[in-house]
Amino acid sequence: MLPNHRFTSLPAYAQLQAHYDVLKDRHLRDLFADDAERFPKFTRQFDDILLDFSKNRITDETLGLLLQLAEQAGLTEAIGKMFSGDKINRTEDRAVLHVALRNRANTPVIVDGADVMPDVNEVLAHMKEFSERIRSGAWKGYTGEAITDVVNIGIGGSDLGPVMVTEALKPYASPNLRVHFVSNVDGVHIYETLQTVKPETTLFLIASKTFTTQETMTNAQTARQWFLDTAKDEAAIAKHFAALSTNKSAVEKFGIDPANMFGFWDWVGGRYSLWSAIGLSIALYIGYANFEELLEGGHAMDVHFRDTPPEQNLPVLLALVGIWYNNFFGAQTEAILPYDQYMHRFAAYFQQGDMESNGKSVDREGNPVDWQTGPIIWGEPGTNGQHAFYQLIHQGTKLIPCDFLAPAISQRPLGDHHKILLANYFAQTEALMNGKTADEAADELRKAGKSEDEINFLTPFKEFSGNRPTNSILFKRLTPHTLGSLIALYEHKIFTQGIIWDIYSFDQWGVELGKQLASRILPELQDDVPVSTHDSSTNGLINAYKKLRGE
Ligand SMILES: O=P(O)(O)OC[C@H]1O[C@H](O)[C@@H](O)[C@@H](O)[C@@H]1O
Repeated sequence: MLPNHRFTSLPAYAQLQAHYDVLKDRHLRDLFADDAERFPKFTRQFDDILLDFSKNRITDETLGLLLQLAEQAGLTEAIGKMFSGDKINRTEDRAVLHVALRNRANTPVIVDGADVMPDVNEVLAHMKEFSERIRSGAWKGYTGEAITDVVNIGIGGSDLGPVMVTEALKPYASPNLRVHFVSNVDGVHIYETLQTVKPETTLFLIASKTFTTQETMTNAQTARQWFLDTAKDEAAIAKHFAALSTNKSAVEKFGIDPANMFGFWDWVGGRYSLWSAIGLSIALYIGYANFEELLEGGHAMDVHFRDTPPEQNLPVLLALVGIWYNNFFGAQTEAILPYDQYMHRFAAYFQQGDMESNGKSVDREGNPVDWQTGPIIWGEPGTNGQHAFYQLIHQGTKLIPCDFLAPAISQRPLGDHHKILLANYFAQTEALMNGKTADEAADELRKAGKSEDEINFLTPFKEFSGNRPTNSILFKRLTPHTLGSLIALYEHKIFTQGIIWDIYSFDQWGVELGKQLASRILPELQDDVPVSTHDSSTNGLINAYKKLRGE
């Protein structure tokens, strides 16, 4: 069990509050001017990943107090408990062991008295064997043809991770195998996907931890029917459907051959499951050896997180900086901005990872929190974001801490593209930090030949306050190993914040209510009789829908 505390009662909280009152008016420009050592002081290296957090509104004292906060919240003990298989997800009475899925050291991890590693290794061996047979063409479909297309049907954690990783690692993909992802229950999603594939050469992966999720089951049934419309023979299903799930009996009931089931366990959270059997589409797409590299990268970050003192620990530092803005500056959101087109789903992935984990409002004893918990996560790849929403980041009224991520070497070197991309990457954090003073803005206008009247009018619009904080994460190249480390970096950041905020990060009760109500409403949509069982808005909307569809 994790120890409890009230976040706002930790001694360091009050000290940070007092410290904030002093520091809040200081400008990053001045902090840099005052301390020539800021860059070496506030950068950390892990493998070939450099974290520069010097462009944050912190001093040595801030960092010292934030580190005390982490210590007072029992972070070190909590990390130990996660790694040792303690049931830290108490509301579901489960261990939290995505780290065991990528435990390349293969040291025993005990849950309920048994080592989970033999099971983990067995599923990995199955994934290896299966993916190699599919990729080599040795696996034949029901007409004797090799598989050319894989359709992963899953949603949430059974979709977002594989989508993000297969997009990010496209350069490692086999040209002979395409992957598709169907998540939305909107029939349009599966319809459009099925237009592009053939039953004879398609493998469907039904990815669902519970194997009960309505969207996934509906899409899976539609895929099954579409397949049988051509194949005619139910025996052919065994060659074209596999299941990635913890629910063996539901998989069997669906008609999937148990030999094609890839299992995982209740100690794998959906949003932390890309490292498990849920990653099969990744292994198929980039090959098992590359999938293993992804695991290696995750494991390397796990070891760093578990064994490195907090002041050198990248996930802990990212978490603390986030808390500084979230709980003291009142920042509501955080932007994740990868300067790498292949990482275009990275922010979307951590929208679930972070917001489903830390979007909680009761503490670990069940009391309402009176402090802010998880931030709103959003973002798009640079430079597209620059031409869309950066205006607000630079000159809006809201403080938006941003993470800027970029590889030093492009996966697709092409002329000057990467230098131009990185020039923007460096320029943005510099601009956000320094801003542009009124004098600088006026000077520029003067040089451009504007009259004094025009200068007076235009200056306030051309001024940038700056002092807007950023982290820069610069890495060598987006390899499977590095991506694995980057994902684990953010996972452990989320863990650290959850511990400090005294919330449970590994349940997700908040997604249940909408599901319950939808299942109550679905039968009401089957006929045209007006409904009156809801509030006037919901009744009105349902009845308007019934009218519209009937016209
Ligand atoms: O894999 P499953 O069981 O289909 O769940 C899919 C998703 O369902 C819910 O939205 C949540 O519980 C998510 O965390 C989960 O990832």
